Amino acid sequence: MRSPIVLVPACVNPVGLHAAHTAQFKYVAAVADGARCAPLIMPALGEATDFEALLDLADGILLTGSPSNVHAGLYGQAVLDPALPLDAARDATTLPLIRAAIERGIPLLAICRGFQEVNVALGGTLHQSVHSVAGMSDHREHKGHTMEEQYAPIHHVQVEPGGVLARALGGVDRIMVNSLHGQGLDQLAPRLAVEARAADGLVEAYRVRDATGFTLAVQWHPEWKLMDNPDSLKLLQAFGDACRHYKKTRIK
Ligand SMILES: N[C@@H](CCC(=O)NCCCC(=O)O)C(=O)O
Repeated sequence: MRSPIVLVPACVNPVGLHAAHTAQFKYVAAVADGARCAPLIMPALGEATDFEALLDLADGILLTGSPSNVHAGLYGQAVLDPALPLDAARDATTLPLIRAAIERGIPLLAICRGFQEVNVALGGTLHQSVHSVAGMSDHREHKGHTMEEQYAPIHHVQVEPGGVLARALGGVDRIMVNSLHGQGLDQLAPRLAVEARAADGLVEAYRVRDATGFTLAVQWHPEWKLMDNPDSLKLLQAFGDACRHYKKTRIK
């Protein structure tokens, strides 16, 4: 059987003087090496995208992290800190893609910004600054640290028993994760079920309760050096297995 194709929606960032569709190596490598699927970077063309044509090709979707924030207007708020980066082209591409992929039962793994996008796509809201919310921890990386330090496991998450995450991890109830985000989940979209929380109560993982395919969204970064982290590898392998199953059983 040919490898399942996993769409990796791009961000839009400047490369030199020009805007470019970009996807970080570590996410693309996670699809190839961890999930053992064929990654296909999808441009962020917004409403010019032929979603149905691309979803006809796709056996899975991996939504990456990114320094940019989901635009607050998409969940009914004004942007509180205009200094933080946005990516309107990515928002206009991923939000419709997420809704259409879930309706088709296409496996979905969403990471960090991707985790926040799925919640917004399905009607949830975000804290624009988790660390400013009373009682919440600071989940941001320390900018003065090395990259190794920034992506090192820093806090634990408590895993809900009986969920997609618990199953993928082989039944463990708590794991250590890295943390590199300033935004976080506030109101969970109605279709989502919590899979893990941080000690301050912040939702760190969820699935789409009524999806017919595999769905898992995590606020941390399993793609980082995943071959050295057995928990991360298990998540990517579970996603890859779901993509292989989808490819084998899909109607067209
Ligand atoms: N901007 C959002 C999203 C955080 C996020 O995805 N961070 C990762 C950036 C780098 C990477 O992809 O590894 C927020 O701050 O909450």
